[in-house]
Amino acid sequence: MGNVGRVPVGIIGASGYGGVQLVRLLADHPAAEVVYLGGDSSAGKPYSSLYPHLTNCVDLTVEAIDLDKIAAKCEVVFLSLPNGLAYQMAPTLIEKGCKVLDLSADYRFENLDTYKAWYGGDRSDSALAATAVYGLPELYRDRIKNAQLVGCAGCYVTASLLALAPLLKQGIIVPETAIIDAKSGSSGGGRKAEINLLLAEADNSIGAYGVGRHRHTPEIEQVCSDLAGHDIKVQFTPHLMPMVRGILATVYANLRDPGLVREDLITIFSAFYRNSPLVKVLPAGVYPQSKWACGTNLCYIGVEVDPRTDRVIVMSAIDNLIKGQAGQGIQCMNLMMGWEETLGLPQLAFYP
Ligand SMILES: NC(=O)C1=CN([C@@H]2O[C@H](COP(=O)(O)OP(=O)(O)OC[C@H]3O[C@@H](n4cnc5c(N)ncnc54)[C@H](OP(=O)(O)O)[C@@H]3O)[C@@H](O)[C@H]2O)C=CC1
Ligand SMILES: CC(=O)N[C@@H](CCC(=O)OP(=O)(O)O)C(=O)O
Repeated sequence: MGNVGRVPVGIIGASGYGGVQLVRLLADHPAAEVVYLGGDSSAGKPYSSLYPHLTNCVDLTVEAIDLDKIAAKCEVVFLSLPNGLAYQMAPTLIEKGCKVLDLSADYRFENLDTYKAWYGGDRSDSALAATAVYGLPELYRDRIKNAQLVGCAGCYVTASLLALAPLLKQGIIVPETAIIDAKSGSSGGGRKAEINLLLAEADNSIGAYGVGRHRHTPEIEQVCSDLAGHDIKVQFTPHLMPMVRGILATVYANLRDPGLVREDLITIFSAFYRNSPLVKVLPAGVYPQSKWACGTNLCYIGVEVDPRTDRVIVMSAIDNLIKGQAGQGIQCMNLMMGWEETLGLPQLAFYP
C-alpha cells in the first residue's frame, strides 16, 4: 500500500472475513489504496496481528469508527458489518461526499417495510435508502455507474439470480415454479464463534437451514419480480456444506416451451451475459463446481434440460466471499469510479 495517486479507500469492518478479502484484493488494485481500517473489538490492534499472513503488505492499525475522520480521509468507504449497522453510518458518510458500498442487507431493499419485516430495526433513513442502487453489476450496471450508495447483493442471492435472470427476463420459465437449492461453505457465516460453524459440527455433515424462511428469500424475490415484471414468490433452501468457501446454487423451473433443448438455452444465456466478462456460461454437459470459482470474482453457469419433466436445471457456482461479497463490492466500486469493471479482480482459481 502507499501508492501516490490512487483513490483513498476505507473499510469499516476490516477485521471480518469480508474485510480481509477487501484488504487482500485492494492491495493489488491499481487505482485504489486502502488508507483506513475500522473495527469494533479489534480497534487498536495492528492489522497484521489479526492477519499475520498480510504482515508484509498492510501496515495499518485498526481504528475505532469516527465517521467524520473517515469521510475526511476516504473517497470510497466499504461497510462490511453485521446487518443493522450500515444504516446508522451511511447517512453521515454520504452527506460528507463519500461513495459508500454496503456489503450487508441494509441497502438492498426497495421497500423498507420488507427489510424491517425480515431484519428488524428502526429506519429513519428512508430518503437515503430510496437512492441506493442494488449492487449486482450484471443486472444493474448502468444504475451502479451513477450511484453514490450501493447495497451489494447477498452471496446466495448472487448465485441464484445469475442462474435465474435470463430465464425470467426472456419469459422462458413459469416464474412461480422456480426452486433454488443452494449450498454454502461455512465462511458464509462470518468470522465468529457459532456452534454450527465449528469444525466438529460442520465437517463430514450436510444440512439444510432456514427452510422456508431464510432472509435471502425476499431479496431474491425482489429482483425476480423486477425481472419478470410482476410479483413472484420463489422457493429457496440453503444448506451448510463441509467446506470453507464457495456456493453452488441449483435452480429448477418449468419451461413454458417444452420444445426448448439445452443448446437453445445455452445460446440464450451466452447472449444475455455477452457483456458480462465475469460470468462464464459453460458448454453443453459441463456442470460447475464451487472450487472452480474459489478466490475469483467469477460465476460459472451450467444449463441442462430434463425432457421427461420439461424442467430447466441451472447450476451456478461462485466464491461467497468474492463474487458473493468483497469482489462484488469492488466490481461495483469500479463502475462507480468509471474504471474498467474487472479492475483488480482475480479470475484464476486455486486448483485443486
Ligand atoms: N461471509 C459471507 O460469505 C458474506 C457476508 N455478507 C455480509 O457482509 C457483512 C460482513 O460479513 P462478514 O465479513 O462475514 O462478517 P464478520 O463477522 O466476519 O465480520 C464482521 C465485522 O463487523 C465488525 N463489527 C461487528 N459488530 C460491530 C459493531 N457493533 N460496530 C462496529 N463494527 C462491528 C467486526 O469488527 P470487530 O472484529 O472489530 O469486532 C468485523 O470487522 C455482513 O452483513 C454479511 O451478512 C455478504 C455476502 C457474503
Ligand atoms: C453459511 C451461512 O451462514 N451463510 C449466511 C449467508 C448470508 C450472509 O452472509 O449474508 P448476506 O449475503 O445476506 O449478507 C447465512 O445463511 O446467513
